[in-house]
Amino acid sequence: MTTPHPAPVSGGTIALEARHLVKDFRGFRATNDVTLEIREGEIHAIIGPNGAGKTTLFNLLSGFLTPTSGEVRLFGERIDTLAPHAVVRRGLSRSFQISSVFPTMTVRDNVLVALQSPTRLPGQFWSRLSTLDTLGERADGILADVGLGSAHARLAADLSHGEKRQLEIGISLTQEPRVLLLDEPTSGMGSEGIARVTGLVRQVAQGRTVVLVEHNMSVVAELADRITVLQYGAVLASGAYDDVRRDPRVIEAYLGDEAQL
Ligand SMILES: Nc1ncnc2c1ncn2[C@@H]1O[C@H](COP(=O)(O)OP(=O)(O)OP(=O)(O)O)[C@@H](O)[C@H]1O
Repeated sequence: MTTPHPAPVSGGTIALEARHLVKDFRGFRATNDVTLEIREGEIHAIIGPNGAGKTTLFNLLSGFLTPTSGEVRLFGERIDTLAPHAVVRRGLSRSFQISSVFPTMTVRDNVLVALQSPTRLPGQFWSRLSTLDTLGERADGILADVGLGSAHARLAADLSHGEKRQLEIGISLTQEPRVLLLDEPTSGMGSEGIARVTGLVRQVAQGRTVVLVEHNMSVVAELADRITVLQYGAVLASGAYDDVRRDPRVIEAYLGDEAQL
């Protein structure tokens, strides 16, 4: 890849941090002593060969799996002991590899439902019409942000694969996350969808921290300030994209094919 990358933010606040994370599944170590730091404001990609433990790490970082040992911290606060909804309240939101969209609802209603999620708002909001108006305006704003303004009345089921991903990102944004975790946002897409979602990720990364698991190395090259490479559940390398892609161990892990990186 030849895309030049900005120098990663040096120093600064650590948004999300894993310390000596371990996850065992019935004796199989899927995450092996992972320590990594994700800095506030960066786009950080987690990459690695199939079965390297990317999804497991993603689930640990977002509170969907409890580590066997080790810690996860969000802006310094330990979150691995919290329920997923409590993690969301603290500012971390995630997308799902399997679509979380309600297919028989309209695009706008999908966002409205997410805006009314108990993780976002205290109870009793139904009773206030003004609140509903506000929610509607917020839904419209989010749909415009993710490029689905003109698709608001369509059924989610009728969206293209790429548009569904746009909607999923919109649903994640309803939680107003400071840290957004995206699980393979471009998987299964053609080049047009990939370009659209890549642009959208760059846009939503303005003013927030984004962590993505991504197989598509062109997308990683395009987006990531820093990357972490996993192999056999452990961190093989972590750092600025341009440094890590030249790391001989990383090239080796990708079957010696430097062109892939
Ligand atoms: N719930 C589970 N029970 C048992 N083993 C699991 C479980 N989840 C994951 N594993 C194993 O842990 C390893 C890492 O899986 P994981 O899905 O995290 O890898 P990955 O890097 O995301 O893979 P891929 O690129 O194929 O999506 C794999 O060997 C997988 O079989």
